[in-house]
Amino acid sequence: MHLPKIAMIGAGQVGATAAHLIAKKELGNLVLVDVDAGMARGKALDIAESGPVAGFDVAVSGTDDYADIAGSEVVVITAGMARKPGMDRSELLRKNVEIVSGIARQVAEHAPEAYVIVVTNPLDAMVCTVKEVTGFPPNRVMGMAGVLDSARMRRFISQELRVSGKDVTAMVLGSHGDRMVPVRGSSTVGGIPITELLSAERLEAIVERTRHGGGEVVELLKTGSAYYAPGASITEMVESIVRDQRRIRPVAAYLQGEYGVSDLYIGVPAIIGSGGVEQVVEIHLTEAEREQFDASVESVRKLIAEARAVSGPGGA
Ligand SMILES: NC(=O)c1ccc[n+]([C@@H]2O[C@H](COP(=O)([O-])OP(=O)(O)OC[C@H]3O[C@@H](n4cnc5c(N)ncnc54)[C@H](O)[C@@H]3O)[C@@H](O)[C@H]2O)c1
Ligand SMILES: O=C(O)C[C@H](O)C(=O)O
Repeated sequence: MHLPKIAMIGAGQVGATAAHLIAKKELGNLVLVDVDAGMARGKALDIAESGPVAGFDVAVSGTDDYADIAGSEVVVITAGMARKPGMDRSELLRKNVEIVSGIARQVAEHAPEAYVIVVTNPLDAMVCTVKEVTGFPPNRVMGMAGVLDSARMRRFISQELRVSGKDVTAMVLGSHGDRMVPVRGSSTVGGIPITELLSAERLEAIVERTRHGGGEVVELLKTGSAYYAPGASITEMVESIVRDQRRIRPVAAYLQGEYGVSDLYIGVPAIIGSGGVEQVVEIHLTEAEREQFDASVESVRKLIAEARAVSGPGGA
């Protein structure tokens, strides 16, 4: 059976967790790339050795040589610093823009046809950096955050109502930060609008917890940030591309007039398939959500300007 090649740049907590899930689903043969070649090789070997027990058969290798990503259909960028308690994601910008720019140059050289999913924080600015440095078309560069933020909201709703999270839908848009926009009207449980099942007060508490969901895990872990739910969210996006599922998921996509915004990456619903971000879907936002979305846009524009100042013109 022909399997696509999937490159995971960064074999840390998020990269390795996502790689393991991708291998278990047999979505493709994997190459893990990290500045720490020993760790990339060791984790690749360990994941591959779990195959006979877990019941999957894919190739998994580790390397620090970008030539090994040649021919990758999907490249996921998870390399970079994670935040610690008390930090905001934006504090990672200086260090991570350097790391991500360097990686983007390697991706453009060695995997020029790839679809790229950016995960490194601060997410919206890093995905913009990757587009600018690679020069790839917008449909081939996207960011993972909305699937994760929505998963958190789904989980909190399912806990509150004591129902299966599988039946809960949620849509969190905007930037991946405290200004994210959980869209109440897009939340349902078994097809029933959430507003019929939860009081406005309880729903507001869930929305607030969702906004700080990443920070909640950081405070508990103390040494870094979340990786199980991020790993699952990356896997869902990779699957939608390599299996051409055309799922509508919230992703950081490049807006070219949609939502009245241009030349900016931000979280919106989009159809994800074998053509990457195939279509941005515009949904109705209430006045309050629209204001929050606009505030999100402003915060991302500021971060992107900072990222450009660090990485230089054209992200080079
Ligand atoms: N978008 C999201 O929703 C989301 C979710 C979780 C984590 N993140 C972000 O993902 C990133 C990784 O998180 P983590 O928990 O895996 O961190 P981690 O420290 O466990 O792993 C990061 C890895 O990057 C590697 N690395 C550093 N510089 C590199 C380079 N130049 N080339 C290749 N590899 C390099 C490190 O060696 C390390 O293995 C962080 O920026 C974090 O904030 C984003
Ligand atoms: O919170 C973080 O720093 C990591 C990630 O963005 C998350 O939401 O878990």
